[in-house]
Amino acid sequence: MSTVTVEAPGGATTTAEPLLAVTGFTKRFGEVLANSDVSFDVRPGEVHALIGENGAGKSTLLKLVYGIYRPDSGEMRVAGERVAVGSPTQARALGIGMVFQDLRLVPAFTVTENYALALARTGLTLRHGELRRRIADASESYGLAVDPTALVRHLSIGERQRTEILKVLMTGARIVILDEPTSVLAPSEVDALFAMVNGLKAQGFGVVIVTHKLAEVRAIADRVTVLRGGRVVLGGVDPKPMTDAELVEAMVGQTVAPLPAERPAVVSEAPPALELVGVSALGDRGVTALHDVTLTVEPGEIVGVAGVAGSGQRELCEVAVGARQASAGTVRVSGQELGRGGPTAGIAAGAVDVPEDPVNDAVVPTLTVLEHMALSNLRAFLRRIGVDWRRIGRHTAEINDRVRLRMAPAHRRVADLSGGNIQRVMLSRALGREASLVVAAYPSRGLDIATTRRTQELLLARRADGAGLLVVSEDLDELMSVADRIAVFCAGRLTGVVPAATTNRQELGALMTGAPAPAEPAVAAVAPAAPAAEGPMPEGGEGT
Ligand SMILES: Nc1ncnc2c1ncn2[C@@H]1O[C@H](COP(=O)(O)OP(=O)(O)OP(=O)(O)O)[C@@H](O)[C@H]1O
Repeated sequence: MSTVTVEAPGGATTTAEPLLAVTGFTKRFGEVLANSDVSFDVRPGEVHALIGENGAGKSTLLKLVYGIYRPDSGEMRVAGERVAVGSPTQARALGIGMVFQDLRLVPAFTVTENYALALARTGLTLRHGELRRRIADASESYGLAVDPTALVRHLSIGERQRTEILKVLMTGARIVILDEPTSVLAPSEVDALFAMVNGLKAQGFGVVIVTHKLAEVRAIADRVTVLRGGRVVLGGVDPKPMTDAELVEAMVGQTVAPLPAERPAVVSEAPPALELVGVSALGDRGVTALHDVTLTVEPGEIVGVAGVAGSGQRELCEVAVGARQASAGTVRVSGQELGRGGPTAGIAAGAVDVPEDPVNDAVVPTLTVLEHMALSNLRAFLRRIGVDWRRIGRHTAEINDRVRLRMAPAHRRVADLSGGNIQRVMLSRALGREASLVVAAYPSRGLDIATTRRTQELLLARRADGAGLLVVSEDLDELMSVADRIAVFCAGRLTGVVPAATTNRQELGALMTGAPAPAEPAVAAVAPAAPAAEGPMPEGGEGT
């Protein structure tokens, strides 16, 4: 492998061997050619972005590098030395650290206990107090707020991810691989993450980052590699001279149309799809996570939900579909009070949901795609003895035709699917069914550009059908382009509800941090706003 010239911290130019270089990796899973003759390298002091559609082979490449899979052919070098990495332990010993999309922390353990586990694997054992101090020091020096005493199951996804990144750094990685790190983060957390990544760059680390957001590629990456169908279509190029359209076309193989600008108001006699009146709810830690929320979603209306991570979004979504009991107030779906009826009452009233964290909350890894299509509404498929699988098969095929999210084949086990492909199953299930209320938490999380656009079209189609939609997203541009109104939360309180067509990032940002609601826009329920003007493709779309 040839050496390359890189800019060293401080601006000096050095000649350096790539920290990591992969040549000709090929990996097949049965009929699927997940990586085909893939070459890729990372230099010291650079960020190399890996992009491509769902199922393009990004995670497979990373797992080959990290020793989770063995390549069928191809070779890998670390700092110029040819290596055969047979396990993650060997990868870590070579200074390769990986932060997975589905974070690998034990929920029942504290942060310190999780770190003790990870460090023990590297042969290092520390007394509990000493380790706690080291975590606090590392947290400080990397600027990543991590509470060593917190129980992991009490942490939000964003907090868990931060914990995981710090863990990888503390176990001695020189090459840090981040698999879609920003897909779970709020905008302010993304800024903090990128500041940290720039810090790592300046110290000569090599960083590989998988993302679906072109804005992030532009913000952080020195080079970009595009995979499509398991092959490299652009290898290690400088993204700066390229347009977004060129990058999208490389990923998707075609251009992606913008969202339709037409947003006719929907006239409906139906009762509100969702009515929350003075609703409070406890979070998992037993403290009030949602305070006295009054909010209405009308039929044919999309209400977006914005807020920094952990502002009550999870509790709001769960309360709205009956999956979490309100501790005070009234929840009505299509005029029916959910009371103590739980999720069954929510489904019976016409609610469907796309959960915040499908992998941990909604997916049974050993079950197939087909079985998941039946799971949320098994009763509908019961026959005299057992379940009518043929009917579920037909129902799934119909949904696939209608929804067109290119769900994985029905016989595939969900455990073998990529994060984006699991999300497609959740979306197809929720958006392919008749419902009066759709509660979608982060619907485009982990989706590639074309699928994000299709998902946004589906949300608008449900709106046009007269459903009410509550859509949570960390991507403000996405909210502003699909929602009629945006409800903003801060620390579990509704700080304002603003028309999406006239708001802006500054106003939303102020409400997200709890600044008083601006004088004009109505707080709480108002009629659906005028159609949003056609704007630039949202980050969750063009840039997703
Ligand atoms: N363990 C496995 N068994 C069978 N097929 C697999 C396995 N892992 C991945 N695949 C398949 O290999 C292909 C590449 O998947 P991979 O997870 O690498 O894609 P990706 O680019 O990371 O996608 P995403 O953006 O959705 O995370 C997909 O068709 C996927 O279903």
